[in-house]
Amino acid sequence: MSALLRFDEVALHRGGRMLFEGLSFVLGAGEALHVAGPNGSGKSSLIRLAAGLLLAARGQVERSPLALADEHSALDRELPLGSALRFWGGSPDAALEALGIGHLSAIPVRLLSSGQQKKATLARVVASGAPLWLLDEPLNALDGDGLARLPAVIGAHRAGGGAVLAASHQPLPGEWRVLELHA
Ligand SMILES: Nc1ncnc2c1ncn2[C@@H]1O[C@H](COP(=O)(O)OP(=O)(O)OP(=O)(O)O)[C@@H](O)[C@H]1O
Repeated sequence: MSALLRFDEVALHRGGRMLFEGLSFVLGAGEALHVAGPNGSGKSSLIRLAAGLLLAARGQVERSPLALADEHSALDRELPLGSALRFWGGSPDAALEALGIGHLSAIPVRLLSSGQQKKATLARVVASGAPLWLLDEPLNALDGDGLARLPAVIGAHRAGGGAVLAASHQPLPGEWRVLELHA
């Protein structure tokens, strides 16, 4: 598959209603798609569907190996941040530096602030080496430093042939195609 993510006539039923149907798009190497829309329109659900955590009512989803950043850090709260990231394999040092949290490597995850945990979750995605990144509300809880770093992190991933699908209720920095969902 040359596409890293492909939705073909996808319908998703959730919470007693059809969130969307007939949804088709392709995300290729270097591409980024911003899923926008009001509260409850299905942005997070679309991300979870792309991740394989929800099943489509109709249609097909094809995906490359992926890394997901949502409200769950997926990091052991009792371990120092660096060790918790190493559980997922690879070398997280460069990812920690890219997110500006290299100095927190020895701090247990449970002691990190919410913004630091958000950066740690993003560092896990960066360190994963997965070609497809799925980011649910990536700007939430980030401070000015995090907001300033994210475009470069995403830009480097795209320049390396990766793709990004991000759900956000606010504008995302950089160049994105936009998919607008409706309530
Ligand atoms: N676990 C669940 N079980 C049943 N319905 C759910 C569940 N999670 C979400 N929904 C419903 O699915 C719809 C879409 O929710 P979703 O969280 O995907 O929207 P969203 O666009 O991400 O919203 P927000 O901007 O508020 O985060 C809502 O109507 C919600 O009530």
